[in-house]
Amino acid sequence: MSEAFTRSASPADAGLGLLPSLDPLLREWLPRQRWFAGKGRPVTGFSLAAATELLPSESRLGLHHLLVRAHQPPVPGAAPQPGDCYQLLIGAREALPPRLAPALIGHVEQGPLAGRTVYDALSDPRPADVLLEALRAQARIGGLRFERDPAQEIRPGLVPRPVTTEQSNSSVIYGDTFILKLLRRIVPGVNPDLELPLALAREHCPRVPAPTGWLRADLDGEPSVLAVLQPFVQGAADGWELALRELAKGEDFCAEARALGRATAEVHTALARALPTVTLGRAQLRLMVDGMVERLESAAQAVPVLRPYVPALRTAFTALSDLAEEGRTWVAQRVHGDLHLGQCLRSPDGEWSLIDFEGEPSKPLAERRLPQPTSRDVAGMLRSFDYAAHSAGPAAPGWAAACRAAFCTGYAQVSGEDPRTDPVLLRACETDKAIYEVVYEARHRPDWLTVPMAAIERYATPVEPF
Ligand SMILES: Nc1ncnc2c1ncn2[C@@H]1O[C@H](COP(=O)(O)OP(=O)(O)O)[C@@H](O)[C@H]1O
Ligand SMILES: O=P(O)(O)O[C@H]1O[C@H](CO)[C@@H](O[C@H]2O[C@H](CO)[C@@H](O)[C@H](O)[C@H]2O)[C@H](O)[C@H]1O
Repeated sequence: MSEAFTRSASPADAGLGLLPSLDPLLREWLPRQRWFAGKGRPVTGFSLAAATELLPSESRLGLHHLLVRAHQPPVPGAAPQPGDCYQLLIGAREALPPRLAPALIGHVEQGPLAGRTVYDALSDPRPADVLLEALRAQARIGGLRFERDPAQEIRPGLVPRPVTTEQSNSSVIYGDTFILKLLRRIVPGVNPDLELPLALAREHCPRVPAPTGWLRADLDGEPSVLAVLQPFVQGAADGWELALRELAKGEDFCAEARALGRATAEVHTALARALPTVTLGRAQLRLMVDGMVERLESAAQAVPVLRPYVPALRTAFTALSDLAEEGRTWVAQRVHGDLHLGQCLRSPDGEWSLIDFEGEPSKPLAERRLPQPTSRDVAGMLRSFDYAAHSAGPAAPGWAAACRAAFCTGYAQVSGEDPRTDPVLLRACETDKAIYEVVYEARHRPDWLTVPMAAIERYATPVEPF
């Protein structure tokens, strides 16, 4: 057992005095992080859900694992919520070496870390190593439970490096062998980001890296996932960068889109074997459609440019409930939930893997875990081809249409069902996705808002040819 695990203060002891001294620094730092979900509303205070000392404060490098609730005024019109809970890995040093400058949180004036500089420690190799070592040792430290698949070996001494590309959580790669995703906003309960890859591993589905290890702790009395370690797909490029590369060369992407359709169908087929499927009749469909309409209305509240399109967009959803009223039913199953080109990795030997089964992070966990028609994921990918084409300029709509068709063809080759044969469902799912994207972009990347808005404009016209 390494020195890191010899000392594990109780959460209450470890947190004593820590949070008040970090409070002014976190108020400034937290809202600037991409993964901070409460953008646009001030943070009025913090409370501690758990604190665990991973390396002693008084040593040269102190390391604290915190689950911190950020309190904010409620979203206008919404009921007050307990603050979102964030996972922080706080390093404390006398001074920060220049290579860690981007991770700076600030200089602590008082409390147990007075005089120390604190920083986001995941980008520092030593703290990252502490996490991997704890997973290897299946350590229990305070309330943190580091667990792993005993069938997979974690070699010691793998050199960590942080992932620097844009993401919703924070990841670190170990020696090109594993990647650890530290979830940032922690929601109590079963997390599909671990649940679904574990289920797919049980089905021996080769399209999804099988989880090697995971970190859990209780939050609000419920076991909750804090991090997932999985094999790193070496030398992989993601679908988004590959698509943009082909677009820049004026090349089509049909062969890859077809392969992506096949990979998606393989994952869906395995999920349908692994977890229950249900039939959506009139009542269940009405619930699903009500959800779509509610999301449209609340999106229009939040993003005013959407408002003129609300009545026309609503017809995509009512067309679906009309079919249900006529007696149509649909099969629903667990799906990826936020599938897009960036979630697809192509290894150098041309094989595609799907990652990031967290679902749309802004939705409640229970909703993300509901069985859905597979067209939800298909719609996500179709929207993604549109995003790629749009980012290449107005000359590319034919490129997106060809990718969409190729993806559906590949999907049908494996599943036996072509998503295009149910255009009303597909249209409703694409419209719902584009509305989600409008809110996502308005919140996180306002410069990108025109991309989903161009689709909204098209979906709001009576007929959009496939
Ligand atoms: N198993 C993997 N192999 C290689 N790269 C990966 C793997 N999992 C994730 N990545 C890389 O890390 C990035 C972030 O992972 P992702 O699960 O999408 O995180 P987030 O939920 O934070 O967006 C991905 O875009 C991808 O580039
Ligand atoms: O960070 P995640 O991968 O969990 O997903 C979120 O961020 C995505 C952007 O990084 C966002 O995807 C949207 O932009 C993509 C291009 O950057 C595009 O390919 C997708 O089709 C589009 O939805 C995703 O919606 C969001 O949940």
